Amino acid sequence: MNILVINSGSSSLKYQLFKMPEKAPVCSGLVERIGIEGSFIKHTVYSNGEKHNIEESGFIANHGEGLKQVLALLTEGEYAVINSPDDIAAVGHRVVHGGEHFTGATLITDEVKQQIKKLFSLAPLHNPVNYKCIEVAEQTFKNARQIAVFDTAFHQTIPEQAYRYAIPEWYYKEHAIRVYGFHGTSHKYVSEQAIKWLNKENSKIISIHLGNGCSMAAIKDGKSIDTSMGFGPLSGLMMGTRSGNIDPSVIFHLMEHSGYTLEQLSTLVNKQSGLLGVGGSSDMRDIRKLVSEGNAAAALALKLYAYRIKKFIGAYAAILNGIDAIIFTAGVGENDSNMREAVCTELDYLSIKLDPTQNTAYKGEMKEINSADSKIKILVIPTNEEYEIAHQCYGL
Ligand SMILES: Nc1ncnc2c1ncn2[C@@H]1O[C@H](COP(=O)(O)OP(=O)(O)O)[C@@H](O)[C@H]1O
Ligand SMILES: CC(=O)OP(=O)(O)O
Ligand SMILES: [Mg+2]
Repeated sequence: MNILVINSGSSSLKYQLFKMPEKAPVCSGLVERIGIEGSFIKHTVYSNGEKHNIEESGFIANHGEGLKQVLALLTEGEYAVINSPDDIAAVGHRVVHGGEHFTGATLITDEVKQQIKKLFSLAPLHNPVNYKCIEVAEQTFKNARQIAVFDTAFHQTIPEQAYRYAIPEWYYKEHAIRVYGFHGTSHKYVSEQAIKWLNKENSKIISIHLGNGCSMAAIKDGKSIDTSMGFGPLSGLMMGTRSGNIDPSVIFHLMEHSGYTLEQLSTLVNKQSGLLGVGGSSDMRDIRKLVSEGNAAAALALKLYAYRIKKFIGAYAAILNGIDAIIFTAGVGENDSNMREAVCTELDYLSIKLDPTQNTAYKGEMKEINSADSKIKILVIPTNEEYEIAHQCYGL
């Protein structure tokens, strides 16, 4: 059985086709820098122990357009992997916001689609794109089951003291205003890898997912007990274009004194802030380049970015009452050794000590990068949301 997984993030679209139950990847790839200059697709086909790489570049305006190009790669040309759309039994979709409705992999019906649509305003960079990808997949793979796996599901174990906001209960009961948390599929996948690595029955783990969206999770005995994103994927860490934590007074002030509309404010904190707002680009690679050219704003953006992560490590060390391991994952977490070093500097009070040689030696496979005398393991673990989604879809 073939399961195609579509993982649309805010700046990228990742996909993998798995042969199940072997869990063998048939092809995988990613569309990056969607909507900004320099978009590209990297497509890899696996056959007979060999890899064939195909790269395409050219501006890709949105996720729907990106997905159509990916579907052409699957079905056309020398390295086509399927003969017809009917060769796909199920399409697994990452859906970012599931609200209170969804806790596990869910067969997509018209009703489920309506629920995903209702949550557009809470995850404006994601749910509309996830919805679009479902529609394109439904049109292309007419006989496949469409299945949603929600980012929010893994965080359903967060206790009330952490998921409730300190506002009257009515807002929780009537409007379901609470912390949901995101990147759950990634935090779940990497923390399970870490638990196996630690080989320890009771574990206290801090998972740091640094992609275009960034979040951290405190994970005790394999269960999420707190996370930095909240009602929507906007709070907590500084991100590519999102502000992360900001005092709501700033919003009131801009409304009252500068006449900002709801839409302008949403655009400001979702699309114009973070690395882009402070440092001039939403993409960490661009920020690094700007810094190397002496750009002071980009250098400040890096400081803010690392500082926030450090602050959450402290907070999570406290609520977990100890740490066994911290995990770096996703685009920045896996690829930017300088950021890992900036975060781990001067954390020796917590006995988090990085080994600079191990840190720069990471080559895409799970690796321990702490020094020998560090009490806490520092792990870089490549996330694989697609694998986890395929696994859950197959289970369903
Ligand atoms: N080699 C690299 N060095 C530094 N940052 C990188 C590198 N490769 C990717 N990134 C960063 O990773 C981020 C994208 O992460 P990713 O997990 O793919 O995002 P998302 O899934 O949220 O769209 C971008 O900021 C990008 O610049
Ligand atoms: C939830 C979220 O921010 O996802 P991404 O990092 O893929 O944009
Ligand atoms: Mg992502």
